[in-house]
Amino acid sequence: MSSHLMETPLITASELIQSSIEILQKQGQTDKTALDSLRLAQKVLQGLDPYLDASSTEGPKGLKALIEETDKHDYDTAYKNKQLSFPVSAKWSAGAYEGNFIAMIAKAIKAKRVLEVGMFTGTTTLAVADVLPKEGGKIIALELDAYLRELANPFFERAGVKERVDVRIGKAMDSIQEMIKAKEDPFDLIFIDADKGAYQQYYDVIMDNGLLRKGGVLLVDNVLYKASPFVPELQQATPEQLKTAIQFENGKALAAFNKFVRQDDRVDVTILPVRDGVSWIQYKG
Ligand SMILES: C[S@@+](CC[C@H](N)C(=O)[O-])C[C@H]1O[C@@H](n2cnc3c(N)ncnc32)[C@H](O)[C@@H]1O
Repeated sequence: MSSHLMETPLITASELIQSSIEILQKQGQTDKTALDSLRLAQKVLQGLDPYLDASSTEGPKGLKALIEETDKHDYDTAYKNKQLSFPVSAKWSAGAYEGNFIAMIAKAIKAKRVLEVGMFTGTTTLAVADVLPKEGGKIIALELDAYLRELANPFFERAGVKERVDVRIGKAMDSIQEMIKAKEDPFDLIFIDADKGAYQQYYDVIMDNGLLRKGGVLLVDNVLYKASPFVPELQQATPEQLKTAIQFENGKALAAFNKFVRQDDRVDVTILPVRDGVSWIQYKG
């Protein structure tokens, strides 16, 4: 997905600056130096992600077509027909930049077994599957709605990765419990990117049941949720200040989650300011 669709701390800051420019202009303020500085600051904030996209690997064969479909797909009709559980937005996709970033980590740690919690249209799934070994490589992707698996499957097939992708439909927590019951092998890499309010539960069930192998990597998306975990005042922002509504419950849950992981002796953690924030959590040992 193209970066203009993303919602990130940078976009939050950019919207606040835009709002200031509009207020100053309405008041007839004409201080060119001040307005030019604000516009430059906005260019910095808006320009970074497109620059990162343009300067980074495009990804495997077939990813572009899936991203184009993700961007233009008619999710509203599927939601009206009850094929989707939520009103879905193309913004949910991690896009090429982040998908490739995760795939490069999978490749660097020579991951064979990968778990993705929350697949959406499968752009990250496809990018990761592409770098997994042909012998024994597997990404298990958990997703609520079968509709999304049907959307993604032809693209997995065309990209030549279908045999390395196993999409399991239903509540992610139920699928995880089934894996534990079936004593499935632990994962080398896990990417959590589903319902933000349940991150702590996913983390606990993964870490307490040996789903991540020792030395394995857990990546968690949206840990800087539009800046709300570290700028609680955003809860009070008006629609004029911020065009994008921030679900503050998610911000609070992620602030608590980040704090918890930081003090968990079982892991090392670094939060990377990639898009909406990605935690790189490494299981010690
Ligand atoms: C942000 S999107 C995932 C994006 C995807 N990982 C990517 O890299 O493009 C979150 C997905 O999680 C799914 N989801 C939300 N709650 C879920 C749950 N309880 N169980 C399984 N999937 C869930 C949603 O349907 C949605 O497709």
